Amino acid sequence: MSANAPIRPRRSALYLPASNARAIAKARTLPCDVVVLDLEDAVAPEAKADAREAALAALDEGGFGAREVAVRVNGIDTEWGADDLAALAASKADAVLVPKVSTPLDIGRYEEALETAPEAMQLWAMIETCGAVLNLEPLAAMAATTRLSLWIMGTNDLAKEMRARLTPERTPFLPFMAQAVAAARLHGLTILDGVCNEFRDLDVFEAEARQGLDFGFDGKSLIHPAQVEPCNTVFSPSAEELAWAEAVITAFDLPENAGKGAIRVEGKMTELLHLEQARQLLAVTQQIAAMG
Ligand SMILES: CC(C)(COP(=O)(O)OP(=O)(O)OC[C@H]1O[C@@H](n2cnc3c(N)ncnc32)[C@H](O)[C@@H]1OP(=O)(O)O)[C@@H](O)C(=O)NCCC(=O)NCCSC(=O)C[C@H](O)C(=O)O
Ligand SMILES: [Mg+2]
Repeated sequence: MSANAPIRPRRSALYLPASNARAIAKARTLPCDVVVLDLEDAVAPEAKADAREAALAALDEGGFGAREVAVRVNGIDTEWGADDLAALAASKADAVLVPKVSTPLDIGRYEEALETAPEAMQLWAMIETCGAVLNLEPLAAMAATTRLSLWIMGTNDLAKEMRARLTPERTPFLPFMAQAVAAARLHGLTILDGVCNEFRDLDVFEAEARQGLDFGFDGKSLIHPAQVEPCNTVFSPSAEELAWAEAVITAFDLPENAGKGAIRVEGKMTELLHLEQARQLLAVTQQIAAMG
C-alpha cells in the first residue's frame, strides 16, 4: 500500500513535548505547517504515559486548523513503543513519526504495528542512525509498499552515534544530507531538515535553514516558536522565483513556442523541465496561500 502523502507545504515542522500542555496550546496559534507532538526524546521516562494521554487528548480536541499533526512515538523495542503505536493506530493523527530506524525491516515492523490504522494515516521516519544513512536507498524504497511518505533528519542522534561534532556548518553530515535528499526524491518522499538547537540566535538558524534549502530539503524541523516565521520565509518561494515561474509559463504558452523543448526566457535557456518546476512552484504557492 503506497499511502505517500500528497504534495503539500511542509516548510516548518514544530516539535513539542506532548507533556507540555502550554506548548500544545501555543502550537495551535503558530503559523507552522506541521506540529509534531513528541513522546520520545523530549519526554522524560516518568512522564511517558501521561504524555501519550495528552497527545491523544490533543488529537481528539483538534483545533490545529490546516496544520498536519504528527506524533513521534517511542521506538518499537522500548518499554513504551508498543503502547504508543497501539494508541496512535486508533487516533486521529495525520502521521506517526518513528525514531531511530536503520533498515527496511524496521519500517516493516512499524507498518505492521499500524495495520489497523486508517488508510490515510502516514508513516514518517527519522533518519538519525548510522544504519539509516548507510541504507538510504532501500529504506526509501519502502515507500512503494508501505505508508512511508516522509523523512526527517535527526542530526543530534546521528552526531551522538558517529561521535561527530554538530558544527554550525554541519560539515560531517553534508554527505548524508545530500544522499538522503537524493534517495527521498528517487522514491517520492518528502524530506525535512534536522533541527537547529540554537533557538536564541536566529541568524544562526536562518543560515542553517538556507543551507537546508540549498540541499533541496522541503522544509525544516523546529524546536521553538521563534524559528517558525524565519523558517517559512526561507522555504517559501521568493517574489523573484514567482516572477520567473510566471515568465516561463507565459513564454511556453506563446504560439511560436508550441512544441519546442528549449526556448529563451529573460536571456536564459529554458527547457521543459523548467516549465515543470515553474508549475510546481506556483502550485505550492497557491497551497501556502490557502493555508492562511
Ligand atoms: C528548548 C525549550 C525547552 C525552551 O523552552 P522555554 O525555555 O520555555 O522557551 P521560552 O521561554 O522561549 O518559550 C517561550 C514560549 O514558547 C513556548 N514554547 C517553547 N517551546 C515551544 C515549542 N516547541 N512548541 C510550542 N511552544 C513552545 C513556551 O511554553 C513559552 O510559552 P508562553 O510563555 O506561555 O507563551 C523548548 O523550546 C522546547 O521544549 N522545545 C522543543 C524540544 C523538543 O521537542 N525536542 C525534541 C525534538 S528535537 C529532536 O529530538 C531532534 C532529532 O530527534 C535529532 O536526533 O536531532
Ligand atoms: Mg533524535
